[in-house]
Amino acid sequence: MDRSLDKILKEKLSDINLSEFNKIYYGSANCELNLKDATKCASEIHNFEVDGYSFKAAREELREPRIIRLGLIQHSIVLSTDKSINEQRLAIFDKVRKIIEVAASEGVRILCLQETWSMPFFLCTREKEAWSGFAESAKEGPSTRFLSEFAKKYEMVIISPILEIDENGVWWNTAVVINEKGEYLGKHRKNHLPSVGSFNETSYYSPGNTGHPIFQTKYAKIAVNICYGRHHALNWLMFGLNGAEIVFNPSATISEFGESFWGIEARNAAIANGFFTCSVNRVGTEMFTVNDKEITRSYYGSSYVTAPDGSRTPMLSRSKDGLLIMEIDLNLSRQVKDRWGFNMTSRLDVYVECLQNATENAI
Ligand SMILES: NC(=O)NCCC(=O)O
Repeated sequence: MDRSLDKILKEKLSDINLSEFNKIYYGSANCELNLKDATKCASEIHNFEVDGYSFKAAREELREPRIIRLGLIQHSIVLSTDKSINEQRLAIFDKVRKIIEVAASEGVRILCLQETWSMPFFLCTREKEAWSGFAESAKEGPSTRFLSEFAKKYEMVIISPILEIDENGVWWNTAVVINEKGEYLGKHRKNHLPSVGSFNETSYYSPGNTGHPIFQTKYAKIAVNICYGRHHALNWLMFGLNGAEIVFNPSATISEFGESFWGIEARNAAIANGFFTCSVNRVGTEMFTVNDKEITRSYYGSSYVTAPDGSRTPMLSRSKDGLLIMEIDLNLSRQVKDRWGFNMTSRLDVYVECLQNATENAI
């Protein structure tokens, strides 16, 4: 199935059923954005899907609305994985450049790419040496340099998940945050590493040592929960307690496990923690030859955004490159927390002892 389930449902339901369905399934505040003709034209020429939605918040007496546009890009690799590292990377840059230009023309202010966006996800091969050219410096590597230009030109904050190599030659799974001046703002290293099926990242790098940082950008306080970290509810909680208004979840995940979780975890995290969540997954099929054997991996895309009131956008395609543009009003976070009394009824003090005991008794 290539199209998203959301697109299929939209086609199959009659007009009346569809509006009722949308309200119940996605939440009430999900409106389609009017995108420019040039955007639709560019998406046809360059063969990527583009969808836009907005989540509305109530007008407040004392605070101005804080409306911004977010962009999520999902894309496949371009060249086969036997080509040189430089060729593969430049071909991805070329593809992503075209999508970023469209995002910029639609006024996107914070843009997030998928996990290790500028390389094939070779971590399923269990090989290291052959691929080491993809590991790059967080501050000065090719991906950061490439994106910095766009960040500066379009006053856009960009989240760039990469494979990092530090000054000691140690690898990390890292998300770099570039500010709207094109400067390196900081980074977060993936906290939870999968050791499940063909996802075995622990032989490549260690769990992150950056805690749960929040990046104060010009537009919002943001955080990044990288891929597998979405299965850990407390990982989301910590970003929320540290003050995140939007948490991005750049991912690389395949249908064989956890596609049924995909639409639930980030949506639930948004409700539980009062922030917006942005889920971005890789898309396309990647093939590797290891000891004359072929390894094939297909990623199911389906990127989407959730608001703190639980509303979510329909998902992008399961097989096609795509840009999801989302207009949000950050004021919605406090409005939802106030309405439901979530801050007032939280009992963090009660959890402390339990967490303490569980940590001490952990094997
Ligand atoms: N990249 C990554 O952490 N994948 C693990 C599989 C998953 O969590 O869906």
